[in-house]
Amino acid sequence: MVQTNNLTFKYNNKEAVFQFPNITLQEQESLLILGKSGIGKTTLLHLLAGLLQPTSGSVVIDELDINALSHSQLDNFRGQNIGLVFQKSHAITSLSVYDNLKARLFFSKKNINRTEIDILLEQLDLTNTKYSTINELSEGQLQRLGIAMAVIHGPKIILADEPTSSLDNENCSIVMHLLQQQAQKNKANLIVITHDARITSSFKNVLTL
Ligand SMILES: Nc1ncnc2c1ncn2[C@@H]1O[C@H](COP(=O)(O)OP(=O)(O)OP(=O)(O)O)[C@@H](O)[C@H]1O
Repeated sequence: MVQTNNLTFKYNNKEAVFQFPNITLQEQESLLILGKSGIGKTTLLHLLAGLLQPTSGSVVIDELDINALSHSQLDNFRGQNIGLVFQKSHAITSLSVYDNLKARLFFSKKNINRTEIDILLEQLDLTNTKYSTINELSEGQLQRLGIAMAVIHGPKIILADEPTSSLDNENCSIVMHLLQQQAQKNKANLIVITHDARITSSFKNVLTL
């Protein structure tokens, strides 16, 4: 369950104060967050991930106020419970696809289960790239690896920042389907921010900032 209470945020070097509407998501519920450029979508996503500390208000995940955690507790919590899908790949370029996934599990302090990695690679159509290095991957394969890296550790929440905006229609549908499939498999909340109107119909809950 994800809940935000009266969240506000101000960047140190800026005057603007962002005030975000409250969000309440029950287990496995998904949310699409829309809004024009600069309105604060990525800022909200980073608050939900605990990457930014709110100026006031709180983010509560499974009854835990993540803003009350120390830095190291929050790092630990994020590593184990949050999966972030970025627009650009955050994979380590000198490692293979397989070793990137193993590294992700290592940093999450999760056991490395080779069968689970193989199943995920199969689901994301990445089996043939298992031993490829990152610079050998196509854009679509990189995008799918981003999803694999975000879900391999079984997070409670999957947060995706503009996962489809650079994709053509076919890959847009594929990526949305994979995100929803992985959220369902992990019984996770899926929160996607975008200004890509094509994916609005994939969500029951839509919040426009
Ligand atoms: N690290 C930062 N320091 C100072 N200001 C920032 C920082 N990050 C973002 N901002 C500012 O905060 C505002 C909101 O940015 P944010 O990236 O959250 O918007 P967004 O809705 O995701 O935009 P877009 O759709 O263009 O990605 C913008 O005016 C941006 O310049």
